[in-house]
Amino acid sequence: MTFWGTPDASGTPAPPPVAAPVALEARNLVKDFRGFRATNDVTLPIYEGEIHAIIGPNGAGKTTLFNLLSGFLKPTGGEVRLFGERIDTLPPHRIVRRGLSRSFQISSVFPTLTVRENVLVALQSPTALPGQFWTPLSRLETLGARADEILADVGLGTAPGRLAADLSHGEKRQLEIGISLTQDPRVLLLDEPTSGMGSEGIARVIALVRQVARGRTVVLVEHNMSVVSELADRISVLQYGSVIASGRYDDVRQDPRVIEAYLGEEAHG
Ligand SMILES: Nc1ncnc2c1ncn2[C@@H]1O[C@H](COP(=O)(O)OP(=O)(O)OP(=O)(O)O)[C@@H](O)[C@H]1O
Repeated sequence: MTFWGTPDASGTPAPPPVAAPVALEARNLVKDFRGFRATNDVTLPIYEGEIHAIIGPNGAGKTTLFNLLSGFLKPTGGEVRLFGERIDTLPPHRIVRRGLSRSFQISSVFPTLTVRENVLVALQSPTALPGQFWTPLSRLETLGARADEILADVGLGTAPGRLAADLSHGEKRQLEIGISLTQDPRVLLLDEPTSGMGSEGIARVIALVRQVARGRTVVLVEHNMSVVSELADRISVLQYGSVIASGRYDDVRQDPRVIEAYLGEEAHG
């Protein structure tokens, strides 16, 4: 991969990030899988209101970190804090109630329901997780206005009656983001929101993420560097489970360790 260009010869140090309260924080986070360390002492503050991208070569530990931050994996060591409170000890649905929602790479959409029904189901669920609905759809209509608002926000306002199965890949991702928004999260974690999309879909998702990021903190795992450069206020680069650089895109891309990590991937990939 060649996104990183050459280091700035001037070596001008980056200014510190704007001081804002920390929304989500990893503290000395460790995750071992049968002796293999996938997350290695990660300390990472995510500031309130920022869009923060987690990037890194294949197998660097991005998904593992994402799952740790959202409570879908329990750490071997260290802590995750949301607005100062520890959440790594809580089950995922309680983390959602505290204001953190995530999207899923494996689709959380019910294919046999309509777009609107999918949002209604998620609205009545305490977690917006797949497979957790028990209220008859007819009783969910009280939530209809909110569902319509969310669908309009994610650009699906004109498709409420379509079956989710009939949506394009990009539209499904839009619906998944809509489903995450049903919990009105203060912190939204997006797992590769543009994966498998063409340029048109990518442009739509960029606009959508910008919109849903208003008044929220967004953390995304993303492979597409042009998406990262357009969206992210700050980025963190993972390699072998460790954060090797964190800061503004333009500064981090000039970090020699980051260039080396990506060049290494190019050489071996
Ligand atoms: N459940 C698991 N059991 C054993 N090893 C795992 C498990 N999950 C992840 N790993 C290993 O941890 C390392 C990091 O994986 P992870 O999926 O977090 O990386 P990634 O940066 O998201 O990769 P990619 O960019 O390819 O999606 C990999 O070597 C992977 O094989």
